Amino acid sequence: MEMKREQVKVFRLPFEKKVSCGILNDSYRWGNPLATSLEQFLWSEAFHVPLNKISEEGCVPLEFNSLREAMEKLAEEMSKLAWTLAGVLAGNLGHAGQSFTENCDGSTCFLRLNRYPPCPFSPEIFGLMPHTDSDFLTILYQDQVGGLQLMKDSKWVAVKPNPDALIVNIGDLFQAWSNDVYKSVKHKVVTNERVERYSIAYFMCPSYDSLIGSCRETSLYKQFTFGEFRRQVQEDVKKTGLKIGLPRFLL
Ligand SMILES: O=C(O)CCC(=O)C(=O)O
Ligand SMILES: [Fe+2]
Repeated sequence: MEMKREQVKVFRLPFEKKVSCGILNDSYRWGNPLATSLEQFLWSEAFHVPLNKISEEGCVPLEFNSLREAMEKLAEEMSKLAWTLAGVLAGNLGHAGQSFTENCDGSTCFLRLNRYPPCPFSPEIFGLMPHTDSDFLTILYQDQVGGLQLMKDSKWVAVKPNPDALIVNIGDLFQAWSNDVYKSVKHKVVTNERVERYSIAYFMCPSYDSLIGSCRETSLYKQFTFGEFRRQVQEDVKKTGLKIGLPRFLL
């Protein structure tokens, strides 16, 4: 897969280059600078890229043109899939056609390239801490290494790699919109002692000023904008090291 090749190539660049040269609009993240304990110490690096920046002139240096092209192509396919799935899921609740996707177009979404280096120190160090995604829907591609686990009936279940399948996760916004009919799935990534792992996530997000409210009467949550939600999540993470998420907005 072309995208995978480009992904490996960009992560192989020297650290300094990834941090400093503004590749993909300064979207490079690594570890957790706010970690105060071992569980918060993330063994991963990522490019978290707003899709409206990919095609914008000047945002992706010329030398990364092939990466940009691969991301554009992938984002286009992922978005078609995301819209189809969101349509089906919303339709199941009697909201076919008009729905939350009004304030959501390709440009408000994100593509995240993840890399998890081998971690020889402790299996207790997370690649990614347990979290739910702050979006409507996530479409995820994982390679064959494995490491993704999700919470099912209060137990962690490993998601077995399947080269022919994508993983679709419900995010917080879909949970709020569906008034808890659909649940945002808690997931984490465990590290591997010997092998590096790659994944790519497409996050279906609305614009920051979109109002998220329940599609049903007697809403469980107060209405909030996506921007408010993001700010609250970031504030909580900064203060406590943990994302609180939707419970913050319960009525
Ligand atoms: O790498 C994975 O399998 C999961 C990535 C993920 O959960 C995320 O980027 O939010
Ligand atoms: Fe996630």
